[in-house]
Amino acid sequence: MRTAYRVETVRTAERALMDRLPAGTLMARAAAGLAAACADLLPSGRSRRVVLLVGGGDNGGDALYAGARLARRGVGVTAVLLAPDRAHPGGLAALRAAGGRTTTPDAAAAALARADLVVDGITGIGGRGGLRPAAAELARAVAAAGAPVIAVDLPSGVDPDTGEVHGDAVRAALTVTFGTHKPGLLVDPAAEYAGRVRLVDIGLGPELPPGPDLTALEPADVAALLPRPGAESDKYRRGVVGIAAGSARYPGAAVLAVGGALRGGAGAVRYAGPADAAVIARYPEALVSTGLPHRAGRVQSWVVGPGVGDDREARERVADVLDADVPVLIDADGLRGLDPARVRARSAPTVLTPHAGEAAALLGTSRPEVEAGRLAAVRALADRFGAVALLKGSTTLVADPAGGAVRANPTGTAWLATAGSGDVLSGLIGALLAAGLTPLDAASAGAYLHGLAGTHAPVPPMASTITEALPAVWHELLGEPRGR
Ligand SMILES: NC(=O)C1=CN([C@@H]2O[C@H](COP(=O)(O)OP(=O)(O)OC[C@H]3O[C@@H](n4cnc5c(N)ncnc54)[C@H](O)[C@@H]3O)[C@@H](O)[C@H]2O)[C@@H](O)CC1
Ligand SMILES: Nc1ncnc2c1ncn2[C@@H]1O[C@H](COP(=O)(O)OP(=O)(O)O)[C@@H](O)[C@H]1O
Ligand SMILES: [K+]
Repeated sequence: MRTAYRVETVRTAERALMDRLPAGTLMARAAAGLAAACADLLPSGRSRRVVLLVGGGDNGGDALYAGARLARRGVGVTAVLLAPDRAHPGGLAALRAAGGRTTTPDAAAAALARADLVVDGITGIGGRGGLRPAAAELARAVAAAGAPVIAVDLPSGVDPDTGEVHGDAVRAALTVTFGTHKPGLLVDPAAEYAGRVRLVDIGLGPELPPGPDLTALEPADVAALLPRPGAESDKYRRGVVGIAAGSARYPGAAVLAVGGALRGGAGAVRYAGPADAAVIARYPEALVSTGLPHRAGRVQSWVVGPGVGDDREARERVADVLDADVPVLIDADGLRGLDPARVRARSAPTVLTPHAGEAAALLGTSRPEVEAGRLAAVRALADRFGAVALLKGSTTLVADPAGGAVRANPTGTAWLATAGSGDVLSGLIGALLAAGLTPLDAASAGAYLHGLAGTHAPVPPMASTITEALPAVWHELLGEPRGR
C-alpha cells in the first residue's frame, strides 16, 4: 500500500528524526537522492546544463546541494535565486564551491532557454496558497522554455495536503519526494503537475504514525483482496449480484452493468427490470426478471441506478433496492435527489459512485468546485450520507464514512471517459460487494481493476471493450495462467 501523510505529520516526524541525527543529515540524504534522479534524466556524452529554481526555504536548499553534487560531476549548473538574501546559506556555499553559478529571476529566461534540465526548488511542503507573483512568473517562464523539469519534493504551487492548485504551478516530468508521499502527489489536479513520482528514503518511516491520510492500493494489495473460488465454492457462495439498471429507453446501461458484474467474478447475476431482453441477448448467463428488484430472488448485493431514468417507475425501483438488507451500490440516475437520511437509515452498507457533476448536485455545490477540491468533496459525501463514497474522474477517490485514509486510485486513463464506462464500474464493484469485500475494499479494488482494464483495452476503448479487457487484468494481478 502506498501511503501519504499531511504536512503537519511530516513536520513532526522530521523533527523527531532530526533530533536523533547530526545537523544537515536529512538534507544531505534528500539532495543525494535528488542528484541521482537528475543524473538519470540528463543526456549523456555532451556538455550538460541544469538550471535550479531556488526559493527562500529548505526546498531551495535541497536543490542547491543537489546542484553542487552535479557541478562536481562536470554539469554546468546555474541557480536562479528568487530571494538571494534568504537562499539556504550552506547550500549556496556548496554550489559555489563546486563551480556552480547564481543569477537573478530577470536573467532566468536566457538560462532556461539553454537548459537540458530544470530543478524546481521554489517551494515544497512550506508552500502556502497560490504562488506569489515573482514565483508564478518563473513557473510561466519554465513552461515557455520547454525543458524537462524535476520537482523537489512537490511541484511548486500545488497544495501538498489537498492536491488543489490555485493559479500558476510548475509542471514536472518527475517529482522526487522525500520520506513519504504527500496527499497532493496522488490527487488531481496536483498529481498531474507532479508527473512521475520517485520516493527517496530519508529514514522517516519509523517516525510516521500508523494511520496515513491517504493511501493507494498496489498490485499485491488488490491481488490479496480479489475473491478466488476454492474447492468449497458454488455460485451462491461466490456471490450473487442483483442489477437494477437500464430501462426501455436505456437498455445499454443494463447490459454494461451486467457485463461488469459477470467479469467482476460474480457467481451469478440477477437482472431485474425492463431491459431483460437486451440483457439476455448479450449475456445468456444472466438470470432475468421484469418485476421489482425484491422479487428477483436472493442476492448478496444490489447495483441500482445506471440508465433507470427518472420517472415514477425508476424511483420505485430505487426505493425498492434501498429497502434491501444487503450492500447496495447507487450510481447515476439512482443518485438524483438522493436523501441522506434515507441512506443513513439503511440496515446494510451503501456505496455511492458519482462523477463530479453528480457529486456537486448531492453536495449542493458546483462541478468545478468538486473538481478543484476532490478530497474535500469525497469526504463530505461520505460524511453526509454515512456511505462509502467513490468520486469518479481524473483521480478516482474512495472515502469511508468511518473516517480513516481516503484511497486514491492509481490506475486508469482519460480514455475511460466514454459513455457507459461508469456502468461497467458499477457492476464490477457490485460483484466484489457480493463476494464479501468490505464496501471500501470493493469500491477501491473495483476502481483499480476498471482503470487497468481501461489501459489494456484497444484505443480508443468503448465501455464494452473495458469489460472484455477485464480477464487479462485478473490474470495479470493473480499471476495465474489462464484457465487455472
Ligand atoms: N524538514 C526536513 O527535515 C527536511 C526538509 N526538506 C525540504 O525542505 C522543504 C520544506 O522546507 P521549508 O519548510 O523551508 O519550506 P519550503 O522551502 O517548502 O517553502 C518555504 C519558502 O517558500 C516561500 N513561499 C511559501 N509560500 C509561497 C508562495 N505561495 N509563493 C512563493 N513563495 C512561497 C517562503 O517564503 C519560503 O521562502 C521540504 O519540502 C523538503 O524539500 C528536505 O531537505 C528533507 C528534510
Ligand atoms: N479524465 C479522466 N481520467 C481518467 N478517468 C476518467 C476521466 N474522466 C472520467 N474517467 C473515468 O471514466 C468513467 C466514467 O464514468 P461515468 O462518468 O459514470 O460515465 P458514464 O455515466 O457514461 O458511464 C469513470 O470510471 C471515471 O473515473
Ligand atoms: K518544489
